[in-house]
Amino acid sequence: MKKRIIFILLCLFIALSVLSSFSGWTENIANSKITSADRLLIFGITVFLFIYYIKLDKSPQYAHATINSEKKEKDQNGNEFFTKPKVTFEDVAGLDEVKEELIEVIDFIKKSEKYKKMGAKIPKGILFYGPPGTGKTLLASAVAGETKSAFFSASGSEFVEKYVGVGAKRIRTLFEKAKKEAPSVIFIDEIDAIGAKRHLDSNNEKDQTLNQLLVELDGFNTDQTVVVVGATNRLDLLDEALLRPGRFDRHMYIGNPNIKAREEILKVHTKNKPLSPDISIETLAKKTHGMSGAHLSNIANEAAIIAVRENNTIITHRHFDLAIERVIAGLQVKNPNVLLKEKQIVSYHEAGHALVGKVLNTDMVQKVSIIPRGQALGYVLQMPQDDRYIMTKTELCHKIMVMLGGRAAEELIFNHLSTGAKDDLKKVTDVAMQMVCEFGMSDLGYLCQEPSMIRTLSHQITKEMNKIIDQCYKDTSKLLTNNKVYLEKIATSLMERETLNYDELNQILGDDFTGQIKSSQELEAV
Ligand SMILES: Nc1ncnc2c1ncn2[C@@H]1O[C@H](COP(=O)(O)OP(=O)(O)OP(=O)(O)O)[C@@H](O)[C@H]1O
Ligand SMILES: [Zn+2]
Repeated sequence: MKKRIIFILLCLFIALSVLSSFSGWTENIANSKITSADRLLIFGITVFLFIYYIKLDKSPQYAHATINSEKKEKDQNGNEFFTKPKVTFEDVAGLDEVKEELIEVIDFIKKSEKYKKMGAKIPKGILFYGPPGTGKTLLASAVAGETKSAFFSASGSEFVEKYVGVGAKRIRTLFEKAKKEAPSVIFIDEIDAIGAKRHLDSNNEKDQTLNQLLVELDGFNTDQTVVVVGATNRLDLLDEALLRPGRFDRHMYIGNPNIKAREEILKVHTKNKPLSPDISIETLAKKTHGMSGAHLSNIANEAAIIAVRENNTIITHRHFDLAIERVIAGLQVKNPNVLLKEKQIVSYHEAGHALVGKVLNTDMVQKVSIIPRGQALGYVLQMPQDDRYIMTKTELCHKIMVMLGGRAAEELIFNHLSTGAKDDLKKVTDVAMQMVCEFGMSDLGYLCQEPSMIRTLSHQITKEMNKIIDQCYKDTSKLLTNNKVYLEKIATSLMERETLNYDELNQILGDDFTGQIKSSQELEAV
């Protein structure tokens, strides 16, 4: 665009220069006198425009890519490419076993001479794998922080390029810089973006990038103290070549924190926050089962924001409860436009989930609400009281029944099926699929079905999954029919109050609640 404007101006001034040199013509056309100073000015501007245009033409990308080229220049010449993190292991809560393993690597970086003398090679490739938000990036930067090394952080997707060779060149540059700044730690997040199994996704550019990474990993000599840390959520996707000894050969699983680790993470993230004295971090850790470190840091931050919004100077338990709800269920929709009829359906749907949860006593029902949050029109907050690592078939069936409670309640009361159970059904399908394909809990036997086998066995698998879900649905409907009076009570209260907490729910159900309903064992016997 800029180039075109300059070109038009240039043409105009060339024309003016030509015309002005024939002063007789211009005087006739413009009816004005042109002095030699004017002529000089026009000529000067023309020359300027000409030079400017030539310069523009020599760098055709420049006008479009100023921001990019500036950034790249900084990357190549300046020190923007790496940081010297101040994070240490003290900032990483929990993950004790992983930290213990990393201490050896840290020692190697700090006292590399000692190891070199013994002819020991630096453990160069470490692979962190596990669910998102569990502290993989944090750990890698803590390794750099502990050893005062330069920290080069990149994401695998940054190396995925359309043009063959570009990704490979970036890898080369990254390693060159890291070697120059040694001791250094290179962290490549989402390494599966470049390191995926080659036969899965054959792409010339990706293959070249991965090959370059392999070359770089093999190319270190013992003099260079460079540690490469890769992170992925999907270890199973990575190419074998990447995992071979001498490359990423140390695999460390970074999972979601258990109750003790959650407590420690919450302590780290509330360290500098004014907490009300009645806050029990232990209780908060109990309430946040299944959450990652990123969730917990988010909750601590949300609680502080809510407290500020309410003009409080300290953060209370209530603020944390609101923050947990927000992180779990999404943003509360203000003044939702829900029709009365829909409100009724949602009330019975949520009451169905809550009641089945209460009867089967799966996890503690902490709250049930019909206030829309995010995409959901209502929700039930259920929290396990302890960390669970093993579940029985009966417990999994109960979990499915709680998820089917909403749909079954709707059918029981309104005798119709609605779209409101979409997410529930998806979750139910996932659990049933795991029961059949991974846990050997169906008539298909104990064989663990690989994804490739699922295609050939899909008919039988679907049949077994249906058998499980149908039986659970029948049990759920029976349970709700037997306890319809309680279902009505909860739904009516929800219509009035919109949200019921643990105590309110117990109050509505009354003391005779456990006496009148059929227990899970009785149900199984039916
Ligand atoms: N163990 C932990 N101790 C303290 N804070 C943590 C911990 N785990 C996660 N966090 C918090 O969560 C944030 C996100 O963690 P991080 O980016 O390291 O996760 P990640 O595993 O790399 O995630 P992803 O796989 O999505 O890249 C951190 O900045 C930190 O605030
Ligand atoms: Zn539901």
